[in-house]
Amino acid sequence: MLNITNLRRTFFAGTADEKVALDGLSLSLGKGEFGVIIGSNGAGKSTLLNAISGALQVDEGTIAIADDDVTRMPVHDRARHVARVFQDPMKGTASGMTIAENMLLAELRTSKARLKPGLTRKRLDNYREQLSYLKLGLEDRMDTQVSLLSGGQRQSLSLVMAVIKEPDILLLDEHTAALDPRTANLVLNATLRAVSALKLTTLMVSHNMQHAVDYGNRILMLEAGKVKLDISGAEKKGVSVQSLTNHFAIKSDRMLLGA
Ligand SMILES: Nc1ncnc2c1ncn2[C@@H]1O[C@H](COP(=O)(O)OP(=O)(O)OP(=O)(O)O)[C@@H](O)[C@H]1O
Repeated sequence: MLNITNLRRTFFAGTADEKVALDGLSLSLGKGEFGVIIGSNGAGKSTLLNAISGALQVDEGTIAIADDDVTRMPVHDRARHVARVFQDPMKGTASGMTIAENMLLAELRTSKARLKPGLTRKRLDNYREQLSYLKLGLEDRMDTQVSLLSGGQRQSLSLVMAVIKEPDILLLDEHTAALDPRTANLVLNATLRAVSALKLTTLMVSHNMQHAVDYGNRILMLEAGKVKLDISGAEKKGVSVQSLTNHFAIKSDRMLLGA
């Protein structure tokens, strides 16, 4: 589903501030896989997501989604392949509109053809079904103004809005980092239900090692713009927070010692 080959991106090339953010990064993700991306600050996680979504052009390498080479495809054309949910729950939704109106907005925004606006019964039924995957009861509150929802409910709504057209790949950019731990778990569980109901291929960036252990079928650890660890299958089942944290510790200790 996602094939990334030899991605390179350098910021401020040729200057004293030169920073290699992606250093020949390659990665493949099969249909329906759920990869959790971890890595220390500056490892290249956001740059990778920006490159996949098209928000950032790469210097070298290729990105293919569902066998389509999207490397040079502008961000608006890529939107039919890629959906993204950001950290800020306020970003993905319009607070002055109802849940139903937000869903309509999302549908119209991501459709290629010009669709007739209007909350038809058929549309409302479809929105209710999509929202029901979250199991948060939002499907029974279609006329509620979004400003009245909690941060967690808003972020879950953002997720359903992002995937309304069933994208080839869903990018979750620390989408629970701004929420308190209880709400973060609630949103993550809602995310899992929506992802598995819609069989979405997903890449999630997280700084939370427990989430990396608990969620998804792959752990991809980035370091200095490359994939340093790729854990899946039986190895993923046996992985612990401690063993993941150790990979960070070794690097930080080395840095502290100036090695
Ligand atoms: N727009 C930019 N201009 C200059 N340098 C950048 C830019 N974006 C990222 N970088 C640099 O590229 C490197 C990778 O940054 P990136 O934001 O991808 O890391 P990250 O793994 O997402 O880190 P964090 O966990 O702190 O969010 C860093 O050294 C960063 O300073």
